[in-house]
Amino acid sequence: MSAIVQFENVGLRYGLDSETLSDVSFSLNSGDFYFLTGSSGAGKTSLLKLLYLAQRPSRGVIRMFGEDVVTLPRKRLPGFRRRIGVVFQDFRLVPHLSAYDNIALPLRVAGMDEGEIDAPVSEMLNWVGLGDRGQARPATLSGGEQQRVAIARAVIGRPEILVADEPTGNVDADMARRLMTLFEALNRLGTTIVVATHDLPLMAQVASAQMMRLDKGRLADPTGALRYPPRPQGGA
Ligand SMILES: Nc1ncnc2c1ncn2[C@@H]1O[C@H](COP(=O)(O)OP(=O)(O)OP(=O)(O)O)[C@@H](O)[C@H]1O
Repeated sequence: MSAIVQFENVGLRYGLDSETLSDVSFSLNSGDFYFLTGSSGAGKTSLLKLLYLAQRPSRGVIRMFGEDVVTLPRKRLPGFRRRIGVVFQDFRLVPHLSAYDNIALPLRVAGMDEGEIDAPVSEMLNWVGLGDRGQARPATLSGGEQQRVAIARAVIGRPEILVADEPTGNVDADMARRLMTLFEALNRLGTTIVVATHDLPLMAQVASAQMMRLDKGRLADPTGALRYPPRPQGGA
């Protein structure tokens, strides 16, 4: 197993505030499935932003795909971001595009032939239960429907890493289970997945998943012990 993501003593500070994330160290192997938990304000969204390269840390080292992404030249960021699928907490669908065209976006950006786009997009629309809403604009969809479009868009290109922030917060329990089945299928194809959620029954559904917990910006395991890989000087 090779590490696809490595965080070493990462800290994040917004402005002059105290650190939102402190001494965060972990690595993700290719094909890992992690749930990220922690109380409101613990720093989950902030950690995910580092993972999908929307934010640079204030200190520490982050390596992704074998490269240091903290010092990566700006012009190389889009290439890295294309390898990461993101389900944003607030969906961020393109308002003037239909559900169909939002989902097709990553395939078009990747340069897929138009003739090859329809089958996977239609299949994905059906999977998320929106087979008859493909031409609807986001503003005419319910919150749960928008969330399903956002998930479909994030997974359709089979990203190497999928980062999802409360991806089932707006759907009912049956749909949440169905969406997790979709994530598990993607994970079996090799995608590394990190899902931030408060939903314990959802976590219990994915037998292969592991858990990371943030407590006031520090990573802890479910028993409360700090969950660091061994530090270079050994120690505990
Ligand atoms: N852009 C920002 N500027 C300043 N402070 C921020 C910013 N984003 C987040 N914070 C602060 O960082 C802390 C952690 O926020 P974050 O959204 O990462 O937590 P969270 O665990 O995802 O919370 P929730 O479960 O409520 O979504 C909060 O105190 C928040 O106010």
